Amino acid sequence: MTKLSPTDIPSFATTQLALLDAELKAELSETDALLSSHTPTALARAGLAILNLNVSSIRTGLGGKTVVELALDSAVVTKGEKADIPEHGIRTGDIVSLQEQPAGSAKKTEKRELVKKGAEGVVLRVRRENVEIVLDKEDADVPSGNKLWIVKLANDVTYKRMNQTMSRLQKFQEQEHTPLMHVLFGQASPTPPPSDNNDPSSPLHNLTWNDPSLNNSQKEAIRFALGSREIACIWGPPGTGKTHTLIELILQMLKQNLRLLVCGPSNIAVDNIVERLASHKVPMIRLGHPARLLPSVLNHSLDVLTRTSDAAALVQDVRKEMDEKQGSIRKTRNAKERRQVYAELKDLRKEFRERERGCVDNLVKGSKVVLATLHGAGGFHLRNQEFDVVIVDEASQALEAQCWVPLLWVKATKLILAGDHLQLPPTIKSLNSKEAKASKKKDVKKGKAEEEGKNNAEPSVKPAGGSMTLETTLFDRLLALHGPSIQRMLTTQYRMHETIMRFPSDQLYESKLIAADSVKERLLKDLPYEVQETDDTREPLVFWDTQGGDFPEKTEDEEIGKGSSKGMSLGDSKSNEAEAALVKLHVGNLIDAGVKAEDIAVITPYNAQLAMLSQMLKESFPGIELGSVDGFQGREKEAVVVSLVRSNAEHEVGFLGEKRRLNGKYEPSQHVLINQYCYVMMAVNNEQCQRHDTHAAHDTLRTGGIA
Ligand SMILES: Nc1ncnc2c1ncn2[C@@H]1O[C@H](COP(=O)(O)OP(=O)(O)OP(=O)(O)O)[C@@H](O)[C@H]1O
Repeated sequence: MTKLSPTDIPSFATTQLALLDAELKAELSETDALLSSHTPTALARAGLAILNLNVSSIRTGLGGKTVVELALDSAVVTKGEKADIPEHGIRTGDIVSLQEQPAGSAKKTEKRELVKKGAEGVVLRVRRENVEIVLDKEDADVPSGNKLWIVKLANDVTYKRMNQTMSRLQKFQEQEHTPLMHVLFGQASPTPPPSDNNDPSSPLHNLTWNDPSLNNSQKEAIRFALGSREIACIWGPPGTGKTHTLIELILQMLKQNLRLLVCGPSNIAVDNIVERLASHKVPMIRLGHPARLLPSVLNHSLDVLTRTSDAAALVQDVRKEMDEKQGSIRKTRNAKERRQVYAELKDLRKEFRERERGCVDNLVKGSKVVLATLHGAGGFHLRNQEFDVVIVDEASQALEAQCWVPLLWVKATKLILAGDHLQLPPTIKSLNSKEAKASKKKDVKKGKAEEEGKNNAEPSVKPAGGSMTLETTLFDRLLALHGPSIQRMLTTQYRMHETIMRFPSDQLYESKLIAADSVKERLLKDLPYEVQETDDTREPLVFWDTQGGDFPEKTEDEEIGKGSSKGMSLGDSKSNEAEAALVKLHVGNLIDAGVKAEDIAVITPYNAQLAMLSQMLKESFPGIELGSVDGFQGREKEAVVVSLVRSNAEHEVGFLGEKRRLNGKYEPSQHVLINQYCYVMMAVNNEQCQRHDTHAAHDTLRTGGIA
């Protein structure tokens, strides 16, 4: 086992606070630079803003918050045409500012004034023809200008919570440290799992499985997690059923009458579990902003349960009265009357919240399973509540400080992490700052030195002190600290044809992955509906070589940045028009062969390419799904076309050079959709690599020669 290197908890927290501070600064300055150096039109073109909106309705939403519905201003809609909002990148759950739209002729100072007057909120729903926003401040005035626009803001809420958590950890007295904390900081080794773990008569070997289809690696991971005293890591490469395994684990723990807090870094990760637990009729509560929950999960959300419980009836009248008052504000021109209505609304909200709170407390205290995002677990509903186990899914996509939110604000004795440290870690913006790049260079040199003197090399992840970065997740740190004995790996994957699997398996998972029988030989031509056998449907993996001068990449800056002032540019986002045309051709071939558009996804790591592909494909192939950074979470598709975009004389591949990016995730929040049948890659630049030549293409990927 790796030698323990105990961590001094206060200095760990201090380092984390400094790292978080740098990260928040990087994030805020990026947004500030974007907003101050680009016109609303440029921001809209980059998908960060929507222009020319009007308020179409205002109502009281869950939790007594004001919901504003916005639609396109009729003046910008051509008569007889649909009032669809132009393509944009604003998604449910984003934080936005709703502002009066400055006239084109407005001076810079005037524009800034308008921005200051904006109201902040969370996007509740995005439809073709309108967008709904839940305003944050209860007394926020809805901007009343002629035309409005919304623009995406930095999300600093999670930082505030992480900061609060690390500050608390920094001040923790030694006597407050729990046995779990001692293990998490390497001051104690994990208690070895019961020696009877291998004993066939042990209760762990006589579990009654709810899911008879579990494979051996999944069963072993569950036994291990049940038998561990303080920590257990479940290592799940893509498609190996990590979440599937967690569901069975949760059911087994409930049989043991344990109380569980289940978290994940994103709402989608948590909702995924809620949806799957729901079919087992598990009584549970999902905490979180209703705007960010999947519709199918809302029935388990605290807000809805609060509305549908007995106490809810008491709240309805107050809600109705609030709606009427909201409506009357818009009709009132007189400032004094408006103030009066706001004051009345304030009182009503107070009453609303008090009633709501009473039933919330009862509901949460009575729940055996509570689910929330990591950040949401720090909310006041859970303060000091006792849980037997905290479970974190997608743990390798979470910052360590995020994982500490549930660990510090509730009382728990055991932690289970599920994740895959070989998929991309969370995106860290401060790593792109000059200082960070300089220190990264140093690390690279150091890394090389370590590589050369391999046997003496210390683990590159140290638990505290100078070498800690935000990129080091709790999952990484615990593995470096305690070694592989705290982990079990899931080895059978259920998503990919064997050929697609080979690249990640050989390159990252020591060739340990096994393709389940159900997927290992399946091809598009075998889909359960009529698909013709063609060159494209009988191959599980197709590479299109777009090498050479005909497929040049283009930097989006050339267009959007033109004429804009210095500072942050909207993007070094890239596009590749000829490649997009090739994607269209390939998708057309698949459709012609009979593959349904709904079964095809096109994904690309670059936003600019996504915009281009949307334009080219959406009309010709309705039903096809397109995704990039945050638009394509947790989906599975039968055929996935990956447009890699990069193609330049310098053979630069930018952020695609990161091996883990090709392994299933383009961004922390996004699952890559390696499909069961077909996986097509564009832009593999290699002279020997022809279409369908997977060996050469694999070699190209392996040597980093994508261009
Ligand atoms: N034992 C099993 N038998 C049959 N199908 C399974 C089994 N385990 C998992 N699957 C299927 O494999 C797919 C992947 O499962 P799941 O989403 O739980 O994996 P994951 O490892 O969490 O995925 P991701 O790569 O998205 O993190 C799902 O379609 C699931 O139903």
